[in-house]
Formats: sequence, structure tokens, C-alpha cells
Amino acid sequence: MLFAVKMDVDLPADLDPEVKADTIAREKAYSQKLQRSGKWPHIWRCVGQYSNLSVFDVESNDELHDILWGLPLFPYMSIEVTPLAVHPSDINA
Ligand SMILES: O=C(O)CC1=CCC(=O)O1
Repeated sequence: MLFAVKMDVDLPADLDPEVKADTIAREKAYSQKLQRSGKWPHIWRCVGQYSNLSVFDVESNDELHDILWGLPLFPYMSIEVTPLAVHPSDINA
């Protein structure tokens, strides 16, 4: 199952710099592990925003939910999930 996920990050201005750096480092490691596994095949920066647009390839809604809840930056994110279906005009479908 494919999902497009937009993640908007909003870190508090007064967040301790060490906590901020550690959380971002853990987020990167978590994301890259999932990218290598094939569960997170695309991640793109949204130009001009502290946001990304990602594609997840997972077995179920519950699996995606667990992945998103596990994001170290999850407490500082707004997340919008869009389930994807094959487009009838897709020449690769
Ligand atoms: O910077 C972001 O967009 C948040 C994020 C998600 C995965 C990652 O490494 O950073």
C-alpha cells in the first residue's frame, strides 16, 4: 500500500539545542533505516518550508501509523496522510 505523507516540522524556539540536535540525528537514522528497508522509498524537501513530502510503501494502515508514531520528531510535527491508488493514465501501470 502506497501513501503520500506530508510532514510539517515545528520545533519550539526555546527547545534545548542539545535535545534538538539529538532528536534530529535520531530522526535521520530512523528515516534512513526505513529508506534502506524499502518502506520509505521517497523523501523530498518542500521548497521554502521545514517540511517534507514522502512516499511510504507499507503493508497496512497500522504499519504506517506505527512508523509515524515512532518518528523522533513526531511530537513536533503536523502530518497529513494521503492513500494512493494507480492513476488510469499512468503509462507504467
Ligand atoms: O526534516 C524533516 O523533514 C523531518 C524529517 C523526516 C525524516 C528526516 O530525516 O527528517
